[in-house]
Parts: sequence; structure tokens; C-alpha cells
Amino acid sequence: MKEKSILTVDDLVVSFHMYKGLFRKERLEVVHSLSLDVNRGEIVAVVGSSGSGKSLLAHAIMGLLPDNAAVSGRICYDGKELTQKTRKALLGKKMTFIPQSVDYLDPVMKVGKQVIGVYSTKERQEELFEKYKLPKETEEMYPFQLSGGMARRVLVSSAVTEMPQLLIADEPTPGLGIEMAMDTLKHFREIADQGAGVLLITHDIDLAFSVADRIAVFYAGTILESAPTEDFLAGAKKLRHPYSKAFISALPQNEFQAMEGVQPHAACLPKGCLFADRCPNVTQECLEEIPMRSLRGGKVRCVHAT
Ligand SMILES: Nc1ncnc2c1ncn2[C@@H]1O[C@H](COP(=O)(O)OP(=O)(O)OP(=O)(O)O)[C@@H](O)[C@H]1O
Ligand code: NI
Repeated sequence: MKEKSILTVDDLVVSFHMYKGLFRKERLEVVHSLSLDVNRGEIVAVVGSSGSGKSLLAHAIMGLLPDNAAVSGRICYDGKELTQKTRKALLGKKMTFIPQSVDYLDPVMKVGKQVIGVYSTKERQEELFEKYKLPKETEEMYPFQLSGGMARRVLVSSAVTEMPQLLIADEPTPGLGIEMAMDTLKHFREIADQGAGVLLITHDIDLAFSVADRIAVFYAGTILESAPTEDFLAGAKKLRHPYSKAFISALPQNEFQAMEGVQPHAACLPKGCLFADRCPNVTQECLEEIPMRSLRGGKVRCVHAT
């Protein structure tokens, strides 16, 4: 599997150094021993509650974490470790990013120019604006003149001007409307079918299910389960982790069964399983550190999963 991977994240840890009071520095670990692969030809969807670390993963891959972040672990593109130097050669062409926030658009540059960027052409930008239903006059506009949905479509266009080999899309669909959201993901599918890898972070579970090959479930800064989409479509019984089971059961199309409790805050994480305090199956073993293990064609971080 490894040689097919366009993206490999190995044991990623992200922490922030923050001041507590005036002088005392505190280290807050927000992403914990996270490993994930995206193969060529594959769309991997990342789902999970707000604040679980999905965007931090994207930012770590793209080298966009702020200065007070400390990162350990390895992130490889096509088998080679990503450094600021190797990233520079890939960014905007082979490796592209759709950020969650539209504030990433340059406020003082017309959006047509931004989409053309360093590598693309006016013709390609026009073609994409037509595809993403952006009126011709949008080219001459500045970001502040765009609606949220238009800004999102500009961001999507910028990431697909060239044929990326790795596309990281952090919530690409809010504000798009269902039809445009589906067209966008169809486009991602075509990009993957041509041999690229796509990491799709989304709160839109239905869209994720309709387009992704694999799904990774985030919780409190790490992945608790990753598995083929079929397993998620089959419902809780096919899944491995009690959190993924609860997550799936909470969807309106399933039992619509809400889950009690909240995910733990980075400042007070338990030593063992991060889901232990909400888990119906918790035992003494869950209070030790739980490694990720392979199970039934997926991966899970739970000692009891079968
Ligand atoms: N610069 C920072 N300094 C300190 N903590 C941060 C910083 N950036 C993010 N965090 C914390 O890291 C955690 C994960 O944030 P992240 O934005 O990755 O979540 P997310 O899963 O993308 O959420 P959402 O679904 O709302 O986009 C949050 O608890 C957040 O407060
Ligand atoms: Ni996010």
C-alpha cells in the first residue's frame, strides 16, 4: 500500500506553546500520534466534530501552522519527506489547498489574477469560472466584493487550475448550494480518477459518503478509526470504534441518536483512550495508551474492537 501513497502522515504530533498568565508557558498538545495515508486515485474524507484537529492536520501538511506550533512526526509526499523547501516546489501546482476560511484570499489582488497565480493561464481561469458559475465580471473583483459562496468557488478554482497530484480540501462546500457542492465533489472525483490523491475534510457527511473511498474519523486531536466508505454506509454494525458507531447512529438517516457528553479539551486529556469517559464499553485496559491497529480492512484505536 505504502508505495502507492501520495501522502503519508506518520505519528504527527502538534502542540502549541501558550502563555498561562504573564510568565508561565504551557504546552498544549492538540494533535496526538496521528497517522494517515492517502493513495493515488483515492479520496479520503476526514470527518469529526468541531475542534477535533482536522484543519490543523491540513495546515501541518501545507506548512501553514503558526510560529507558536511545535510539530513532530513525518509527513511525506510521494515517499519523500516534506520540508519547507520541498513544499515550495510543490505548492500551487502538484500540491494544492482549499482553506476552510475564505480569508486566505489576497484582499488586495483581483480574484481573476489570484486564480491564474504563478502557473496557470487566462484561458484556464475563464474555463474554471464558467464551470464554477462565476460571472465573467468576477475576474475584476476584489475578495471583499464576493459573497461567501463566490469566494469559496474562487478558492476551489485556484486549487484545480493545474492537475494537482495531491489536493487538500478543508471544508470546500459550505455556501455552495447542494448542486454546486455535488459538482465540486464530482470534479474532485475526476481529479482522483486521473491518479491524484484527495484529502477531503468535511462536515457534510452525505457528500463524503457519496464520493470518498475511505473515511477517517477524528476525535480530540487524533483518528479513532479509518475504514472503507462501504463500512460507514452499512451503519454502526460494520464499524470498529464505539465513537464512530455513535457518530453514525447520530445521523438523521440512521437512528438520530444523540451522544451524551463532549470531547475532552486538549488541556485535560486522559492518558488512555480519548473516548473513555463517554464509552459504554470502558474497562481498566482503556486507561492505558491505545495504539492504532489494523482490523477488518480498516484501522482502529480501541482495545475492544472486533
Ligand atoms: N493557533 C492556535 N493556538 C492554540 N490552539 C489552537 C490554535 N489553532 C487551533 N487550536 C486548537 O486546536 C484544536 C483543533 O482545531 P482545528 O481548527 O484543527 O479543528 P477542526 O477539527 O478543523 O474544527 P472545525 O470542524 O470547527 O473546523 C482546537 O481546539 C483549537 O482551539
Ligand atoms: Ni477546521
